[in-house]
Amino acid sequence: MSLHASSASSSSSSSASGSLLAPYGWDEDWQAAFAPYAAEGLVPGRVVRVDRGQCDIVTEDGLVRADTAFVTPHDPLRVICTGDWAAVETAGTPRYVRAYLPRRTTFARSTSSQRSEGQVLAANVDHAIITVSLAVELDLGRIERFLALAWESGAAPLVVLSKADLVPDPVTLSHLVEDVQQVAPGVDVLPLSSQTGEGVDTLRAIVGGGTSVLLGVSGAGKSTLANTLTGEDSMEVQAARDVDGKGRHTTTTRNLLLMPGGGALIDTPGLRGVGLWDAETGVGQVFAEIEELAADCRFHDCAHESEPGCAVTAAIEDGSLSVRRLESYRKLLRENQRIVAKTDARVRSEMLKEWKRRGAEGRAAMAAKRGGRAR
Ligand SMILES: Nc1nc2c(ncn2[C@@H]2O[C@H](COP(=O)(O)OP(=O)(O)OP(=O)(O)O)[C@@H](O)[C@H]2O)c(=O)[nH]1
Ligand SMILES: [Zn+2]
Repeated sequence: MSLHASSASSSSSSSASGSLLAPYGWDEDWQAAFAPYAAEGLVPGRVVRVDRGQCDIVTEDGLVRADTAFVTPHDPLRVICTGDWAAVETAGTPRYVRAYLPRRTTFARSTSSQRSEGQVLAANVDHAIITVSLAVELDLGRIERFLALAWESGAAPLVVLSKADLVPDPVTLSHLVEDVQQVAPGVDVLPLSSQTGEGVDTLRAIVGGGTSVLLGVSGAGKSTLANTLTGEDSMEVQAARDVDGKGRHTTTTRNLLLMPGGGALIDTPGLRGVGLWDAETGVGQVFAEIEELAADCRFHDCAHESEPGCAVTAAIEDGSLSVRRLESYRKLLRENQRIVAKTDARVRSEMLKEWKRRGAEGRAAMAAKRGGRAR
């Protein structure tokens, strides 16, 4: 064994493209990043599902269940999640995930309005498929919100206009596509029907090379599309079963699935309807044309209200920018600022508590010293 160790490491089994993990996105860069863990005897794998304290990981040797105690730090944004590349200990019971590789992209959301903490939902996502139903009136503001979220994550957004079969008139359809294109600069807008198959191959070609997630409101057609893309009923996320007759147990199926045409699809319920989380950069990308205009305003801190030499209000006057679009931009920026401010306030109050606690401890220690009493 040891005789062949060096030749084995240069054999095809160790090349990233020849790896059984290649369909899951394993490449030369991940392999290079993993080298220190490989040297420790750890095994790489992609997290396909996380539940309390444990996760399922696809490795070269198949699916492994491992304990996440070492990769569940206090900071919720750094807790291991679906899509992470894990370093797994293969020996011992239970098996442990020792670490995960630095993420290329991160989907995060704010957990609740009360605590306003970030929570990471998926990692290493390349494409965010924003699904918008053509069966109902287009809500451009909502599309802009999803776009901001997608850009912020680092994934490339793509808008799928689903249920295109319900718009039989091609002229109407092309108008709808144009309307969406206007609010999505730099983003592909693809009409698609899971029923007729229109657009499905085009979508497969776009998402075939990486990891995707589906975003969109309830009823947009995400489950139907996910089933079309993965070829299975992957979306029965909560299947009730009663194994031992003691009551109903809920079991969750995998959240990361391979698409037969190539690429992986992450579908976690949490990703489906998400609020903004510190998405200022993302908002800027959605409204790129407004930020470009703003650069030409006379005052660099122009509020685009009634300032002289404002390029933004000029664009509204000449009709090249819509009032709706500017208002939507402002609304998302405000919403984002509220979240950031709330988070800052929470962090401040936690720091204050910590200082008070340390101060009290310090005073107690000083008093004990002065009094010469051992406690
Ligand atoms: N006509 C038509 N209907 C579709 C198409 N895709 C989905 N639908 C229908 O739209 C409805 C909602 O689809 P779902 O896939 O369940 O939507 P969803 O986004 O997963 O909804 P949630 O699970 O609530 O998040 C269902 O009745 C589907 O049959 C399509 O391409 N054409
Ligand atoms: Zn201005």
